[in-house]
Amino acid sequence: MTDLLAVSGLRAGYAGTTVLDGVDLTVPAGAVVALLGRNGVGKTTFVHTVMGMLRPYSGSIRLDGRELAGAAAHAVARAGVAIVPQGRRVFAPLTVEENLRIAAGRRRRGPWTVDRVYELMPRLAERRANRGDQLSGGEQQMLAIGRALLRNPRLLLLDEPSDGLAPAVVGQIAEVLERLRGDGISALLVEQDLRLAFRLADEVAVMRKGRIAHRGPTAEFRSDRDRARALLGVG
Ligand SMILES: Nc1ncnc2c1ncn2[C@@H]1O[C@H](COP(=O)(O)OP(=O)(O)OP(=O)(O)O)[C@@H](O)[C@H]1O
Repeated sequence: MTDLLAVSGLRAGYAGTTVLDGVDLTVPAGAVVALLGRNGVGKTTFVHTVMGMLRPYSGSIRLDGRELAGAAAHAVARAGVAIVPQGRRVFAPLTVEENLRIAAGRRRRGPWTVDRVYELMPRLAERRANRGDQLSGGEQQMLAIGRALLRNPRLLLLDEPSDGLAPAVVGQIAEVLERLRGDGISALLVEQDLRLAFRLADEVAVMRKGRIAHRGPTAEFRSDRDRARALLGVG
C-alpha cells in the first residue's frame, strides 16, 4: 500500500524544549493507524505538528508526496488534512446546523455534505436546532467528527475521541468511526482507550520518549500482552 502520510525525523516541542525527538510514522492510504502512548508522551503535540498548528524544529511531513512541514494550518487543511480535536471544540453559542454549515462553507470538493453527515449520524439531525452547549459529550463528539468530514479530508486526525465519554457513548462513536473505516477513510487515531483503538485500527504505533517505539499490525500487538505492558504500562 502506498503511504498517504509519511512523517520522518520529526522534531518539535515548545519554546526550545523537545517533545518529539525524531518521530517516523506513516499512514497507508485507506488504513487506520492508532497512535498510543502514556499520558504526556507527545501524541497531541504530534497531531498538532502534522496539522500545522505547531511548527516543527526539523523533519518531514509528506501528504501523498507533498511536503507540509512548516506549512500553516489553513494550508495543511487545504491540502486535505482535517482534525477532530481533543475536547471537541464545537462553537457553543451556535446550533448544530450552524456549526456544520460553517464547516461546509470551507469544504474541499468531495462527497461530504451536511445531509450526508446527518445520514451518518441521525442524532445530529434530531439535534440540528440545538446549540453546541446544549449537547451531550457524545453529541459534541459527533458534531466535531461531522465538521471534520465536511472538509472532505484525505486524512483524518482524531485526537482521543473517547475522552470523557461514558462507555456506552464510546460505543456509539465507535460505530460511526467503523462505518467511516468501511468507506475506506484514512485516519490517524490517538487513543487512550485500548479497546476502541484495537477495534478500529489496522495498525498500532506506540510513542515513547519522543519516538515511535513500536509499530505493527493491531492483532499482533493485541496478543502480546507483555509488550503492551512494557510500552504502555497496562495489562
Ligand atoms: N502548549 C504547550 N506549552 C508547553 N508545553 C506543552 C504544551 N502542550 C503540551 N506541552 C507538554 O508537552 C508534553 C507532551 O504533551 P502532549 O499533550 O502532546 O502529550 P499527550 O501524549 O497527547 O498526552 P495526553 O495523553 O495527556 O493528552 C507534555 O510534557 C506537556 O506538558
